[in-house]
Amino acid sequence: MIAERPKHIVIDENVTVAELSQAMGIPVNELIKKLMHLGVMATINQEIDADTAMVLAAEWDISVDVTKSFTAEELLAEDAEDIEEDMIIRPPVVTVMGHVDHGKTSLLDSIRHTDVIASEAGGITQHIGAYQVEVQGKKITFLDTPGHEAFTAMRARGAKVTDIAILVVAADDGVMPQTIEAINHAKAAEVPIIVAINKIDKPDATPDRVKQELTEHGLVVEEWGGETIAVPVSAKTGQNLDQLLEMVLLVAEVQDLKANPNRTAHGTVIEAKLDKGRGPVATVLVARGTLNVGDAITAGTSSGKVRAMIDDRGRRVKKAGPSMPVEVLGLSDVPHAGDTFAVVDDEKLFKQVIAERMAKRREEDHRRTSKVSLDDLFKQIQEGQVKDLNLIVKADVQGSVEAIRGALEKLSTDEVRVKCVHDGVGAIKETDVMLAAASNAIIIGFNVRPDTNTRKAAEAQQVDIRLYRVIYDAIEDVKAAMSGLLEPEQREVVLGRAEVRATFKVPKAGTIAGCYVLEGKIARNAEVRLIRDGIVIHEGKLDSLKRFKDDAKEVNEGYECGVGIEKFNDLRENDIIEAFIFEEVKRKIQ
Ligand SMILES: Nc1nc2c(ncn2[C@@H]2O[C@H](COP(=O)(O)OP(=O)(O)OP(=O)(O)O)[C@@H](O)[C@H]2O)c(=O)[nH]1
Repeated sequence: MIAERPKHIVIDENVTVAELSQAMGIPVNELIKKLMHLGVMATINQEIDADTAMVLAAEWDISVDVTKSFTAEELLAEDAEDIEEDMIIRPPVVTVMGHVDHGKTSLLDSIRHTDVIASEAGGITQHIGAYQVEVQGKKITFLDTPGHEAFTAMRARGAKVTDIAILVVAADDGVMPQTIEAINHAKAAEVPIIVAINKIDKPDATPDRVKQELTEHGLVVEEWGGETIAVPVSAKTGQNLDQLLEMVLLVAEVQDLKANPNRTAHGTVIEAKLDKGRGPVATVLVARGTLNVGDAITAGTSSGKVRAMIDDRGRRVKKAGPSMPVEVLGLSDVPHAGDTFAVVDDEKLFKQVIAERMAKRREEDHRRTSKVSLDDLFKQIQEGQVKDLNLIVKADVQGSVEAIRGALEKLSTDEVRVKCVHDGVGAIKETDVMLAAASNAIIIGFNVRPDTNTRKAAEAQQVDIRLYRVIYDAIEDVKAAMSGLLEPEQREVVLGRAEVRATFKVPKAGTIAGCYVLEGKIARNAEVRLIRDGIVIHEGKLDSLKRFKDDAKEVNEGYECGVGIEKFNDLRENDIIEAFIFEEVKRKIQ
């Protein structure tokens, strides 16, 4: 049968060989043959891209028009731009951050109670994950889970909820490690910071010292010529809280936060749980539009019709506008904090979106998503995916932190800016991994190690952690990766970790550590490193590995063993011995 051969065809963006054959009126095997000549190995049901299809069709003098097919998700996101006239001011969304015990929770509690009008209006305070207060007739939304960890965990899921960060610093304690972390987390998210210098009711409060310390971290307060707003407050007595809230409104005004309330709602899940009586309950924050009871919504892979909505005072409400937190009842299952939710009018689209998300989640479970890693940095630079190379630098001493950060940032080129989003002294922690995941950063560790939980988090979040003992190596690696030369011929593989439970001196053999293998295994021929409080104290070879009196080749998780390290005796209780080997790694094909 000779098919009619058209002069012009219209194809979908991704077309299979079979579909193309049908459209062109050319037998499939001829197309496959021609594709092979063009260097493309394709089977009958394989999709080929539009460019290849065009080249192929041109061989038979057929011209091609390509139509783009949208996924349901794209159709959902693809909605009309808002016009300025429809936009109204929306309340700012505020997160409270700061060091442990500096008063984050106390501040959130007192702010909640400053809202006299609302308290008088009745309703029992409900903890739904966020609440609103009214100041000078304007509303402010506070997220109820304080801390930069929660903030960055949401960001790592792609949710950008917070407009302003309040950094709480206790006036009697000053800037502490987590204060610095919070500053860096807020900066990485480009969220403006307002400092609340707390506990000024205390006799030993020294607010000026706090201001001085803040300048060391790039926050210079206004009265000293800088741009940082700092308000001395007391969460305990309520002093100056009104002033703090006024500042929040001021910063919000500068940000010009607006949203169109007259459209279908779209926003973020900030908390979700399974309630015994009520089923899945999600607290959502509307970003734009208005959510109504009866709306069909999707949130992550769950969906449903909004059966009821409850506000932060436990009152049932029928509508929720921009920045208004509400509990939503009626979802099919419990979404994740950080999932986006959207109202979908069109039932068919609604079903498609859910199906696509389920498929995507399954796929993601199987396949790793493309986070930046040194191994494929060059490829990502070329593809234009990476413009800033974000790094987190952790080292054993401040001097090294500064040396590495300085040297790495100097590697910036016209194409790629090397930017250190966070640095610090001490072990690599889970919060570092979260920040790396949220900011697409690589973690560079110098003489420090991640603990087990951190390594697991890094694996789950696909964060690349690079550990070095020589500064030069770190710089060379990043430099090589930026120019596409990185050839990891050998990659370190950790075999396992053991904890020192006791030590004893053995004549001639030196100090022997009685250990318990926490995970993996310790092998006689492996290299080992000794870690104390997350810091690498020593690296070397094993001198002996024994199970009871016998020499052992390897000792597995859950067993005890005696370990001696070559030319090293400073073993102490609670030290961690990490065994590792070097493995040949083939270079990834780009
Ligand atoms: N004197 C005084 N004490 C305060 C003030 N604010 C908080 N505190 C006290 O400081 C302690 C810690 O306050 P929290 O609000 O629990 O601090 P936090 O930052 O939320 O602490 P974590 O949740 O553990 O990180 C509590 O004993 C509070 O009573 C204040 O303004 N003045």
